[in-house]
Amino acid sequence: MTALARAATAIDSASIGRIATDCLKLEIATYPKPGLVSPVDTGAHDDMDAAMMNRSAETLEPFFARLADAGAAGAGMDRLRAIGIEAEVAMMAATGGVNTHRGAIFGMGLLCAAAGFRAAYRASGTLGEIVAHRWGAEIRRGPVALHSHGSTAARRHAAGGARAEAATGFPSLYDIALPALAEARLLTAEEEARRVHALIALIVGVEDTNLLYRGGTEGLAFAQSRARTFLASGSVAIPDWRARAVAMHEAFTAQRLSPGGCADLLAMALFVEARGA
Ligand SMILES: CC(C)(COP(=O)(O)OP(=O)(O)OC[C@H]1O[C@@H](n2cnc3c(N)ncnc32)[C@H](O)[C@@H]1O)[C@@H](O)C(=O)NCCC(=O)NCCS
Ligand SMILES: Nc1ncnc2c1ncn2[C@@H]1O[C@H](COP(=O)(O)OP(=O)(O)OP(=O)(O)O)[C@@H](O)[C@H]1O
Repeated sequence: MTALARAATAIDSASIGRIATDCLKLEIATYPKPGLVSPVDTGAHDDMDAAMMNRSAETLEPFFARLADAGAAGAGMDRLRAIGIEAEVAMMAATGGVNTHRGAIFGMGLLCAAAGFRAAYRASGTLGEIVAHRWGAEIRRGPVALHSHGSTAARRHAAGGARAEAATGFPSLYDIALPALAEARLLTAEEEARRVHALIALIVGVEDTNLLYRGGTEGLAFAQSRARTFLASGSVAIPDWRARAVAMHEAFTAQRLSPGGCADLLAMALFVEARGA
């Protein structure tokens, strides 16, 4: 690529890393979120809480900055993967072995790399398009963990999971989350309510392998149907929306259902909003 032959413009990778971590923390701070960890409770999880997740998010900041630098240096997927794996090791060390952010490292990490690439080469296209064009084929071909919860669910239910989402340029971000964040401005003036609306829209439309792993196709269908009903009956525009969202959170928690992939995508949508699509 001729653009890559030219010297790249210096980029503010530290700021990209900071925004990525801030967006993970905003997702954690949001309540109510069906089955997910927040400062109020730990939802369907018994091995992690908000303090651990915030620690994990802070640990990841320098890795997100390194991924932005790598993107700016024209790195291929092998290099990004190596940094991503280092970030997973640091996350595990910070949490005593709990998977707080594996999906987020992967998706947010690729967006940081794309943000670095776009800034350095003044490339056109959305961050999602850059991920798909530059790294999509290698993401598809790349090594698949034989025994991860996600890969087990993906095999069992023929779902694409985080890898397919990234390889196709994050359609759930551009077709679901960002339009929902924009539409929510017409429904509410509250920023937290806007995030809840976008998360629930994601649950309706995403095949989340966390839901599939924990609840099978029935769990996924239950989650999507509750989320659809919430949106259809006024979402965050009606006065008792919080009570209704808490009831949904309790129903997911009772069934041990947690849409962790949708939570990751919410944080990523906030990042894309902050950096420009
Ligand atoms: C691809 C990864 C996520 C493999 O994990 P796994 O096999 O469990 O995949 P799976 O797609 O099912 O889910 C992993 C996580 O992604 C999130 N997720 C689940 N479903 C979805 C979905 N539909 N869309 C987006 N994210 C999702 C959840 O948080 C989930 O826990 C990743 O761990 C990996 O390969 N890491 C290596 C490092 C790397 O390549 N990094 C890239 C640069 S940062
Ligand atoms: N607020 C949140 N609460 C819970 N999970 C979240 C949250 N935000 C993001 N996630 C995502 O959910 C995933 C964690 O889900 P989970 O704990 O179900 O994974 P697991 O370790 O595969 O399964 P299990 O806990 O059943 O052993 C992480 O990869 C993370 O990226």
